[in-house]
Amino acid sequence: MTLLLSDPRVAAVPVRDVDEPLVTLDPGFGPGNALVRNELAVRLRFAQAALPPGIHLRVVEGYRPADQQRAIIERYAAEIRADRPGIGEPELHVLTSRFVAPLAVAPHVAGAAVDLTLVDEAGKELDLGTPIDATPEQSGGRCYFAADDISREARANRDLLARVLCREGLVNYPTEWWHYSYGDRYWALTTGAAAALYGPVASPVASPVASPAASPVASPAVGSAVGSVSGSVTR
Ligand SMILES: C[C@@H](N)C(=O)N[C@H](C)C(=O)O
Ligand SMILES: [Zn+2]
Repeated sequence: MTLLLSDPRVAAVPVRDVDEPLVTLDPGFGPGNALVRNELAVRLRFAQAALPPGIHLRVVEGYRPADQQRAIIERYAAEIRADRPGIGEPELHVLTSRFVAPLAVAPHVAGAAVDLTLVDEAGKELDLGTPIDATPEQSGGRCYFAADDISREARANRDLLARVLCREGLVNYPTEWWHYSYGDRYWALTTGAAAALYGPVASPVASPVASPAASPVASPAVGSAVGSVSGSVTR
């Protein structure tokens, strides 16, 4: 059965925040300048290096401030309520979490998640079956990673994405083929780790460039500095 982010076992996972900085992903991952925890950025680099020639990861979102998370929750919950008048709060909470995480356990708010896809050499998105962020209702359930009513090409591309990311220790959220995380509570529960590595990060604020190589981003959040990821991808 699908483990949802609203499952109480996710919130029960302790967080022992390792106080790791947020870093800006380099432009090779797309123009979004996504911020993620340093270790996640390093793992994404290894995953990128494992892809066949001519195929690249395109990250569309990483760290997400809490107020944005809240706004997505409210918007999607309103859509569900409109479809199902009279729905009770517990059921609404569960159904909402198929598409957006409850704030307390939100992996993007911890800088521990990315929404991403595959692109070709020209930057054109490969077929993964649905657009990123298609809800279960909009996609007729084809947003689920394991959906069987997608093309063979889309299936192969989802499997390729999963192969390179899971080998680097990331976990997929099964209701969204595009969402992978590392170090958050959902990751800890599904991998058997004793605790999550990352808790929520307060909204970063603009700050000077940290080093000549660093992108001009943002400054620390709850005990976190911000920098840029660097280094080779050899192991
Ligand atoms: C809203 C969607 N892009 C997303 O990020 N969903 C996951 C489950 C989340 O909110 O962490
Ligand atoms: Zn996501």
